[in-house]
Amino acid sequence: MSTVLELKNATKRIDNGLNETKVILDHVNLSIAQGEFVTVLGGNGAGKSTLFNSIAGTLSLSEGELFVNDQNITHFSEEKRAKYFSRVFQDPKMGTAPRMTVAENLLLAMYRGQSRGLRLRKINEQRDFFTKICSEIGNGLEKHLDTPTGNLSGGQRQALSLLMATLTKPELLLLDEHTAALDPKTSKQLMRLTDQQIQEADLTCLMITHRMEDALRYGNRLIVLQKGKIIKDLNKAEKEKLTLQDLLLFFEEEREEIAID
Ligand SMILES: Nc1ncnc2c1ncn2[C@@H]1O[C@H](COP(=O)(O)OP(=O)(O)OP(=O)(O)O)[C@@H](O)[C@H]1O
Repeated sequence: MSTVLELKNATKRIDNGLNETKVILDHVNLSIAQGEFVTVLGGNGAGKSTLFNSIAGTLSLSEGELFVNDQNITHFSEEKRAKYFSRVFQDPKMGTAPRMTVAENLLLAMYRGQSRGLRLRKINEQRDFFTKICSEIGNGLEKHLDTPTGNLSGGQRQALSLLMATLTKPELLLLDEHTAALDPKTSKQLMRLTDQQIQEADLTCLMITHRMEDALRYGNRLIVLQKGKIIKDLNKAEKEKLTLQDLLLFFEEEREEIAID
């Protein structure tokens, strides 16, 4: 399996304003192979978002390097990295442009990374395709192709964000607690859709979740972050043996605060 992402010695230090330096990502070494679906667990403040921000380029590393397909992208801007990574956030408002319609958002995602302007004529060319992919989700999104995304439900908006993130296959899909703001039923539906998209397109994915059950049920590798370090890295076989009880016990011992549904 080829390596898609490699973090070498990735470290982020922050000056807390009191002339003290805090290490929020601590010499992380992480190698992710093509097709791996890695669930990421960790208590509040463990460094999960910092890890994602360092990969996506929202934050620059203080030390260490980042490679995508063996190319060193440590000094690439967030914009330049956008062709490798797609990210779905927890907040449904983050992934889509609210005044633009579902079809316009999908068109934008289709031409992601290309410098072509938005051409409305193209929406009509793609309408059948957009209807097809939206109806596969099963939440009525196909009836809203001309609805501004600000008028959609949170679940529809997150499903659209996921669709947009996977429309052109990213090297790595970053899911940042993307089901956390939804009600339990909608969250389960979106998680099933997510897994289906990942399997069908053979995507490589890192998924932060606070739901231990999802971390166990989905994916083929599990990592646990604590104080900016990876303290557990379980492969497929090890993860399959792991029970919810093991995880509960582990986090109880670590006195971490993780929500369970
Ligand atoms: N810009 C910043 N300045 C100071 N401290 C920061 C900054 N960004 C993050 N931190 C700190 O770094 C630590 C890691 O934060 P991070 O958001 O990555 O954690 P997390 O695992 O995503 O937590 P949560 O589950 O609560 O979102 C926390 O202690 C946080 O307060």
